[in-house]
Amino acid sequence: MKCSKNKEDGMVNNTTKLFNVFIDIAKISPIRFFLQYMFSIVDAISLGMVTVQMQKVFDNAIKYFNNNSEYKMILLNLIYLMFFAILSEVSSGISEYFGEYYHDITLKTVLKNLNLKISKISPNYFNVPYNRNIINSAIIGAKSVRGLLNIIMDILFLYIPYYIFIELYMISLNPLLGISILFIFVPTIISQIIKKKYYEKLEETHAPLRREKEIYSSYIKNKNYLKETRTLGATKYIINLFKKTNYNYYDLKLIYQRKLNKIEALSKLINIIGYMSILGLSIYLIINNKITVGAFAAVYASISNLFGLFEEIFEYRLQNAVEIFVKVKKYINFLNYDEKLKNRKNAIDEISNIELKNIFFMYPSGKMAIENINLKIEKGDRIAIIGKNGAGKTTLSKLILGLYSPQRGEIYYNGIASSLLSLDSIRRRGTAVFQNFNKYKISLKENISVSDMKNENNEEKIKDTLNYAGINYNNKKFINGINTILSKEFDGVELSGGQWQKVAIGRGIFKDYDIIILDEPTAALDPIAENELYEKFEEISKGKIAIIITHRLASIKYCNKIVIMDNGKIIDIGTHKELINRSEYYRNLWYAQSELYIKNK
Ligand SMILES: Nc1ncnc2c1ncn2[C@@H]1O[C@H](COP(=O)(O)OP(=O)(O)OP(=O)(O)O)[C@@H](O)[C@H]1O
Repeated sequence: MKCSKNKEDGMVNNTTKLFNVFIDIAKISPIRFFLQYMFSIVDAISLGMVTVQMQKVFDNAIKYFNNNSEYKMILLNLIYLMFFAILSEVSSGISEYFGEYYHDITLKTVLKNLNLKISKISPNYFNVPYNRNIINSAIIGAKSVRGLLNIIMDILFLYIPYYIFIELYMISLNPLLGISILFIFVPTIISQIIKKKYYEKLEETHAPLRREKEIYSSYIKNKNYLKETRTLGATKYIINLFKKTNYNYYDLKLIYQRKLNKIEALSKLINIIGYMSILGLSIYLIINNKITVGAFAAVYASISNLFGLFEEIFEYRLQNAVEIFVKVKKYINFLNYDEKLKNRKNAIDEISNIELKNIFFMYPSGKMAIENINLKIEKGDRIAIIGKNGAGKTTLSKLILGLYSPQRGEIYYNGIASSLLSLDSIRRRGTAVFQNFNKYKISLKENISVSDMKNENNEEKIKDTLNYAGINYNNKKFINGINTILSKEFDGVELSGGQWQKVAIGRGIFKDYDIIILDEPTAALDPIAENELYEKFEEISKGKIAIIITHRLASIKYCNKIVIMDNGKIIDIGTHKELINRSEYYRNLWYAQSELYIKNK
């Protein structure tokens, strides 16, 4: 009992959410929206009137041949018939015109909403493959929202009015004719309900394969991947992976398609029986003088029309609607996805200290990346985090920046638990230069200002930052100075790995911040640029909380605290002097790098 109530609530909820999305679409341009469907109603009524006029033309023609009527009557009926036929064509054209215009503007709005939502979701959400499937389906759903609305509105304002018109007309001729039409569409509706269930299952099983297919395809086609794929001779292997997934994808689709075809064949058979019985019934009625010859002709024409119409609605439009609805539902659910951030209303304006208490963090894959970490950081601290690959350094930095939330333990900012704080406000106060920084294919200027859009037109600040990061924007390489696009794809220039790293550093420090995290910031820099950055580190981190994640111990002399991590845990914290005395790991690392340096020298 309880269960079914929940299910109903869920359905009501989904319908309300869908309805709200439709209202938002209608609000984009209410007049055009109204006109599109008003002309649909005109189209439906005109189509119905064509049938009525057809009956009159036939009846008056028979009367005329029996000398019971004037030819003027036939002429008049023919004029009406043509008028309604033309009106139907014109109104359907106008309705389509508004519809197409509306399609484009809706797409813009819906995709904007979706991107806005995606930008607000915690980065950890993207670590779950299932969630990436949801986003993939939601994008397709977003693109289909307008199509679904159009199908529903066409049914409400074109097909149903036309059906009601014909149904009333049939009843007025003979009630039996009215009832017999039901034979056409009841079985079709039932088969659609069954089909909807199948499509839902199909989408669930299809989405992961579709995403896999797209990923393999990008390894072959995408510029960022194809060079390495080809150099390493991996193309054949990846094409095989793609082929395998592609086969699985279409095999699965075929299995569902076969089942659907059987349901469809059965519903068509019932339709044909219905169609034949209506024709049989009208022949019986004309023989017994219950309807006129004109009415028979009109019934015959409208039944063919209705049959074509039902075929269009059920075989094509509703089937599409069912398929689309499943995807649109993913879009709506994603828009309504709530990260349970309701208690996180308090914003923080400035961060002067951070305390991590018994922090545990596990990736959705089940990997425990951080275990029981305790750490206090004050404004002015310069902390180096060192440790082997996979020790958890980057994960810890993402927790500090509020990009991930711990599953156990608590992070306090100025003594306030992060679970009570808006994550956005924490993220706003932090900046970072990550190992895998972004290479935005936008201008040099935008690549810097993107971290602080308030200053997007502050060219002086942008130029100062570029100079500070060691990027000579006056160099003739930058054909349009700071407005040069950083991609050959858009008639711009390509940067080297080191130049890109300098851009990422510039972007990181352009922002106004309290926390700065530099995760291997010098990996692509030459030794001179590396040294310059270390010299600047003191300045960048003055009065801030600064964390540098590094394998190069040269940067450590600028830090007042060194944190050694291993296997998700902090195994030691201290100054260089303290650690060189007591930590074997640190000593080995330090002497290994010093030796290498002396040898190279
Ligand atoms: N998105 C992810 N999903 C699942 N596991 C992850 C993810 N990112 C990292 N890990 C795992 O978490 C552990 C810690 O990774 P992390 O990147 O924090 O280490 P790190 O110390 O920064 O390594 P490196 O020095 O190589 O950059 C590793 O075992 C890694 O495989």
